[in-house]
Amino acid sequence: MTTFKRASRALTSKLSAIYTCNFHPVTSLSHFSYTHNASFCSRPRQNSKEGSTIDLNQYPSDNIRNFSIIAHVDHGKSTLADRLLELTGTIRKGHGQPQYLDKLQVERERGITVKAQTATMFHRHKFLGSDTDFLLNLIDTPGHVDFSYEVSRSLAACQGALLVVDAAQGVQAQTVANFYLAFESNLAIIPVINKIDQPTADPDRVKAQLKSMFDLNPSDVLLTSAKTGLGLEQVLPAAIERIPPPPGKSTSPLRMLLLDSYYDEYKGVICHVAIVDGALHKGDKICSAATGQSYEVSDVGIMHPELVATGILLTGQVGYIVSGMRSTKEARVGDTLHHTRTVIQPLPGFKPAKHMVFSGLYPADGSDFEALNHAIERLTCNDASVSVTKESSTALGLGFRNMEHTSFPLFLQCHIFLSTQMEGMVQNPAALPSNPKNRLIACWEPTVLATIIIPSEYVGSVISLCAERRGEQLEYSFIDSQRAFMKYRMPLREIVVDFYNELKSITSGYASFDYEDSEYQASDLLKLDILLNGQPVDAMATIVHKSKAPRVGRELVEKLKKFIDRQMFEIIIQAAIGSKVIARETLSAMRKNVLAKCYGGDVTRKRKLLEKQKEGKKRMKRVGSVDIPQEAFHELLKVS
Ligand SMILES: Nc1nc2c(ncn2[C@@H]2O[C@H](COP(=O)(O)OP(=O)(O)OP(=O)(O)O)[C@@H](O)[C@H]2O)c(=O)[nH]1
Repeated sequence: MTTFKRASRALTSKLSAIYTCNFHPVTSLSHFSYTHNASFCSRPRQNSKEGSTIDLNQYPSDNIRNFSIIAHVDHGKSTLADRLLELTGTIRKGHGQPQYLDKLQVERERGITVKAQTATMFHRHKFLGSDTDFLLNLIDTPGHVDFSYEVSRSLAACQGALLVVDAAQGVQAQTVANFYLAFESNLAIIPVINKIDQPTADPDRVKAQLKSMFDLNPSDVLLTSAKTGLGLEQVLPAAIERIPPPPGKSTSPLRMLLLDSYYDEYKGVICHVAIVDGALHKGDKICSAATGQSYEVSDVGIMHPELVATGILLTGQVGYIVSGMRSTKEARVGDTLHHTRTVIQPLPGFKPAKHMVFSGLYPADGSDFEALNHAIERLTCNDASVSVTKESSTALGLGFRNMEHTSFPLFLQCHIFLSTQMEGMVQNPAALPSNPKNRLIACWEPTVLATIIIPSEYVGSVISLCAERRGEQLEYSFIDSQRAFMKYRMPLREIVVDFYNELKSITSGYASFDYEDSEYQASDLLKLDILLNGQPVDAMATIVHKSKAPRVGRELVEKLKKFIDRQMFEIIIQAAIGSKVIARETLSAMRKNVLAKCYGGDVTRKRKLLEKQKEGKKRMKRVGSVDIPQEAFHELLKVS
């Protein structure tokens, strides 16, 4: 049975909104700033409209097409978006800025798309026998595994999607995930095989994969090279002819869907919106269905691709509004905005991004806390999905917890049930009882559904890796004679640390991987304490699966021994579960030669000096504290 058919059956049980966690450090906080660069402003050409003279009244819904470009990472979405912007004269050809819509600094540095971006284009096309002007909204989405929540949000504003697949690599894990997101949103899907200029391109093989995986008709597939321009002229006509216009009613009261928001130093909060019904004019008073808060629209326009004021947005159009919101926290993604004094049925919106990974971030040098605080405030202003609480740790000083975009996933939330009849969600291992009286009697941990696509020769090693990570195989089939498709349920904690790197390394980089969050499952989880000279160090406690406790305990104490400097007294490093020590290392004391100046002679004097030294060491052990370098904490996080 094809994957497509299997998925069609499963459609009744809706996929939960994907919120993906940040497995790979992608950015430093200071890089999360928009870099609107004036030198790349659009300069309209033949097909485009001059910013100030754009009259959106010319574009009723029938002349509007809203579509996304979705694909696996690096299959050429952003390059294709660039070419389409050039083709419609929205940006100058050879504007010197590859991946124009990748505006974040991190996107430009890493060559990946993180935030979905929208651009409005104008294009004339012979439609139903006559030349017609169309308004096209193109939404470039991230393909990277960490950002698929952005994809699902973008699709809500679209009626169609270009599914781009690399002609040499073929269908990959995020191709599958993105296809289902689009398919479930009932979008018209236009398959595009890109990079056909590559010597290893095999479009026929990829067409066959699209047919067997998704039941997409080979004759509907467009063949393009976003690099050389080959085949690009078919893309916009196909979008206009195959994608339906937005379905909203222009005569109904205004309902607009809030898609995204960011903070601009000069304008304040800028919201990206899709007008589902009705029309919005500059000066209108609007209201949030979620909070009841009212605002006055001081600016409204389109992204062309920079902000161009139009004074109006009509049914089916996608654009921006400025309405005096003070922070992006007020701009709830998925909220319905409507005119004050009208009663409307709010749009379904999106499921809120689920907090799946809880992280801690502490500056190595405590005096940097204020700078970190400032950077985090800017980040939370720009990205409403990040929530933060300040925290003070005895070992690490002042810091933050509960961030979603940090580099070090520390603790995952798990659900516990105690013999004292207490029940709750736990994020911090320190909150788990070590005390046998408060015995943990049940524990549930979050899981993910992982999709893995690999060349057939790596099947054995990938199965071993997944088994070692406590994966349960749900599906195993072949896409074609060369590539296997596998689906696993895996505990989230097992893939957070290094799973993707290990998968890449055992498959020589050929594996592709995607995941979506799934339910909690009962699990034998234990709290593993780290003790230094018998004292538990809260910040080092961790939650481990029973089967892994001995290995993790051993690795942790060995790592700590390497990172803690020898001190004037012996340090005993232990890993323990409850009162049972499961691993131990001893860091011997630095021995000061107190007899160095004592030449020859008096044995009693020597003995006295040694006794005094022993006393001093005892005192230091008792009153002194063990210095633990920051690297030790960072290294501990890598042990899973
Ligand atoms: N040979 C060839 N290379 C291409 C083509 N299209 C894109 N590329 C290259 O493929 C790489 C990835 O292109 P992007 O457009 O950044 O891919 P993407 O899908 O947007 O990637 P993410 O935004 O990270 O998901 C870049 O080096 C492009 O120059 C093509 O048609 N032919």
